[in-house]
Amino acid sequence: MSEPVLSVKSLVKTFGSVTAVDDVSFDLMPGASLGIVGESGSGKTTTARILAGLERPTSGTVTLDGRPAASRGRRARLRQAGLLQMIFQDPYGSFDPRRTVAQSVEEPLRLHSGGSARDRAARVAELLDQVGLSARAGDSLPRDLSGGQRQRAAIARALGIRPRVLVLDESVAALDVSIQAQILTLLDELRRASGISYVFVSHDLAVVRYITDTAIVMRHGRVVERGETERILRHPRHPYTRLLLDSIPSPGWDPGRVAGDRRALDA
Ligand SMILES: Nc1ncnc2c1ncn2[C@@H]1O[C@H](COP(=O)(O)OP(=O)(O)OP(=O)(O)O)[C@@H](O)[C@H]1O
Repeated sequence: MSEPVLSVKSLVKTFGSVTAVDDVSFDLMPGASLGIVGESGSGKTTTARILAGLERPTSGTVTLDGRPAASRGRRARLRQAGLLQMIFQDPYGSFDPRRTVAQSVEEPLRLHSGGSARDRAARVAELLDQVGLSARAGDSLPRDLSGGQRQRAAIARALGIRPRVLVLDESVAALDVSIQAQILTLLDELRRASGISYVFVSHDLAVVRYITDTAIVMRHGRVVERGETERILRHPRHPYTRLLLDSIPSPGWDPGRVAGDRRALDA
């Protein structure tokens, strides 16, 4: 039995009087994909940001590849970034607008693996090809790419240093549905080919169904349900999960009933 690549125990994060994350625990096995679902404000993003070392937990632990994740110290951060990379909803802000996509994809290779300029150029070409971007797209500036192409570029940049875990925070939410499908298919193929693990944060249950094996459902910072994604979506046990499912418009959808159920749950 292999060890989890990522283990989160009793994570708590408070902002003043708001408890954004309240006693969250989960394990992620190598090659697995875990969904974190819940509505806006349920604590998904804060959890993801803690995993990536962008936020320090108030209490609790994150263990990455058998060692405590650290947010202090350049070496510790570099090690952590080498193991876990994060992809945001729109990576536009994290690309240098004056650099070509290829230069941005190369940057982490320079930081983490060194090697000659020629080796790096070869790796960049390989990465762009892996995510379905042409050499021409590589020579473009981020602003000249479509949202879907930019997300492909972000994936290429994140994969360059061969991390064990990718944390994706609403990474397809801003894309058109057909482009969403392409990116999800790409992510699925990459996982199968490389054995990388995903933590996939999304409010969209259809997306989570496609891309994850297991999921946790968060509400007000707490995990209210966990298990296999398919089971959760077919046979939700917690009233909040049922409410999330009932909130998706479908034939016979009754928004009045959903609103009533929510009032009962909040009471
Ligand atoms: N930096 C911060 N300062 C103060 N409160 C914060 C901060 N970040 C998050 N919060 C609060 O923590 C709670 C959880 O927010 P979080 O963004 O993690 O939820 P979410 O489920 O990811 O929602 P969304 O999808 O809207 O980002 C919210 O009440 C939010 O207002």
